Amino acid sequence: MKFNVVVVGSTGLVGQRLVSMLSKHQWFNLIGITASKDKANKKYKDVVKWSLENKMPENVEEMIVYDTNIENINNLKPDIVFTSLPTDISKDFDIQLVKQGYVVISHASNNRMDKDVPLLNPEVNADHINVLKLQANRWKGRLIKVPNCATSILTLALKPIYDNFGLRHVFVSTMQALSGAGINGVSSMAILDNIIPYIEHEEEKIENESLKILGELSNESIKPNESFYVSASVHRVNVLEGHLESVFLKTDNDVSVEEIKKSLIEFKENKIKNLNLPTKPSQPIIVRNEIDRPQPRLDRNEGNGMSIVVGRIRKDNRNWIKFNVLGHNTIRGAAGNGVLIGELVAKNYNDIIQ
Ligand SMILES: N[C@@H](CC=O)C(=O)O
Repeated sequence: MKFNVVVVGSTGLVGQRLVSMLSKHQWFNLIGITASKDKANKKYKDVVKWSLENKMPENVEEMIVYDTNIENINNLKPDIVFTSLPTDISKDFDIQLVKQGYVVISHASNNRMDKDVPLLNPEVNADHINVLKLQANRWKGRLIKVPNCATSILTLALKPIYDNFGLRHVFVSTMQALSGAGINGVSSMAILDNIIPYIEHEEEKIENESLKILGELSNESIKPNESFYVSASVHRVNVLEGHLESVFLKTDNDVSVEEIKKSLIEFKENKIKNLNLPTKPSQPIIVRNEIDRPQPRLDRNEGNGMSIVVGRIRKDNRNWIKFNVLGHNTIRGAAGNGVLIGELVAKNYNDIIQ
């Protein structure tokens, strides 16, 4: 059986990636796409400023775009709704959808820290999906959140280190690609010959969401991890796709560079759930040994953009571990993770909606 899905907010960069991945997905039928009123009732190919490297899938070119409103979703009656809307719109629209009974996978930052809302990065915390049962007290439907892009990339790298060696402190300095700010996000006058050392709310998102993703699931809710903390500093750089993050961390016990490398290479997924999902990369973490990798242009498409690449793993003379991690921000960090979550939801659909 295939699940009927709708993409709400289909014309932005993340929306385009969702449309591209869902239009030819073995488990999903893309039955509807929405956008703002000015684009509604027109063909997708006529309203979207297609910005992906691959051609627009033929089966969506002629699709008629719906206005983003609840009546249109009710007419379509999808099993799963993927939303990629600005937060100020998403914070109301996501809730309208779950109140109506839909299963919603949302990319915006509203509600990400709610105790009964899973913030999923499936290889890291697929078991957090069980908290959805608690939402029965709030809504007819279910709300699942896709984390911030830099956070998804970071937490995938931290998971095996945390599991094997414990963590005390994590400092991260990010170099974030332009696509993270959306199609009209940063002007060329601002970013050419430049680096901008600020992205609104990004540092708090990385610091808080990481602890939730690496937190414990208890009967009551998801308890954010209290055994370590994350401190972040973010920068927008002149790169199209691929967030590079420079990580400094202290483990509970001293550990060698070789042990860290081994734990990253051997990591496959969250041990509690057996994730046999089509979008899951066979090797979620790739370790490079060259002194000058990872690099966005060379490494962002590993595992179809779903693998992260870690390199320059080293230690300083106070036993701090340092490394660089790169991930494709609009795939691993956004739409690809959204689709992977969709697959996890589809696999557990009956349990989720009881
Ligand atoms: N806020 C991020 C996008 C990912 O969620 C960015 O600005 O790069």
